[in-house]
Amino acid sequence: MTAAWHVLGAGSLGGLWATRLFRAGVPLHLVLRNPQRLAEYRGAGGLTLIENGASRLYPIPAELPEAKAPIERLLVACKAYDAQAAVAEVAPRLAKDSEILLLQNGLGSQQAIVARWPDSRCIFISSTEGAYRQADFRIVHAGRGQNWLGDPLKRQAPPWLADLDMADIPYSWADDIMDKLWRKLAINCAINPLSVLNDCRNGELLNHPEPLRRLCCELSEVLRACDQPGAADGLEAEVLRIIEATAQNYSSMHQDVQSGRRTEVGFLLGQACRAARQHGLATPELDELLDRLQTLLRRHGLPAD
Ligand SMILES: NC(=O)C1=CN([C@@H]2O[C@H](COP(=O)(O)OP(=O)(O)OC[C@H]3O[C@@H](n4cnc5c(N)ncnc54)[C@H](OP(=O)(O)O)[C@@H]3O)[C@@H](O)[C@H]2O)C=CC1
Ligand SMILES: CC(C)(CO)C(=O)C(=O)O
Repeated sequence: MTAAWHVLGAGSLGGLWATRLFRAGVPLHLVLRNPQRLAEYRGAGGLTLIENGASRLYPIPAELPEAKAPIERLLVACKAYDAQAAVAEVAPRLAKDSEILLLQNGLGSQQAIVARWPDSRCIFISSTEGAYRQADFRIVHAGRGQNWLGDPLKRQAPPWLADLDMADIPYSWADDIMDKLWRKLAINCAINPLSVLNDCRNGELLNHPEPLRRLCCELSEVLRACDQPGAADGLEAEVLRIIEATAQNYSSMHQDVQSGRRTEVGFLLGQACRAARQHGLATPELDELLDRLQTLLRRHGLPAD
């Protein structure tokens, strides 16, 4: 029998993972942030997953961070800016050989957690699945995609990947997880801020090829300086391909700003600019983009970090 999973954060991706694991019979507990959220969850009777228009309620057991049972496998499904503080709340419960699975987009939050809890094995995940919250504890599975899991220290794949097979969660084990995370970060840096600043769907960015080209050029230099040459290869072509494939969509950052939600800019474009500075690279296009984006976020009353 596999060790129990604890899923920290019952939002979009946390809910998507938790419901699929639970219905496959994998032992699982949700960890909710406080007694009020736990009471609301119990009032809802569990997590509802809506897939292909059909909804089903899953009465997954839930608890507070300060519950007593040790945690052996923790899936952190909060936003990047909440992840470290959320792990700190359950840290006293982490078992000696615990594993922490990090679902966050961008980079920076994962490294902070690795540094603060060196006794736990951290697995990084890069996900292109799509989910959103229709209401509290009601999750819509909006887009099929892939989850790449990998160990930044390049240790071997863990045996519990069999749980993901049972749960029908799409995944691949990536020996080069940092390459995957940097590539996605660069793609998000090229597309998302411009879509916010131009207040447009992704497809309209094809009308601005020159800024896209200059951004991809600087992003490729940053990736190479960070020892991620594979993530730099063919970046501009892939950005253009993704823009075409998602032409009718608004980027996730655009949706966040429109809904008045905090963005993960500090872990995406902010991280790219920090990495450039650390390597002594001049990235005027990225710096100006970050500056304009932060100005817009502040104008909307949103955090700029
Ligand atoms: N949604 C998607 O389709 C995709 C998301 N991602 C990435 O996955 C990560 C998670 O995103 P997403 O699922 O969309 O985010 P959501 O905002 O939908 O969910 C985050 C959840 O974390 C919870 N949370 C925050 N702090 C704590 C805490 N201290 N203790 C317990 N729970 C906490 C929130 O609780 P509460 O409900 O109480 O606020 C919320 O339920 C992000 O980095 C995102 O970029 C990547 C690919 C696709
Ligand atoms: C669609 C895409 C690839 C654009 O960057 C995305 O990941 C997002 O909107 O966050």
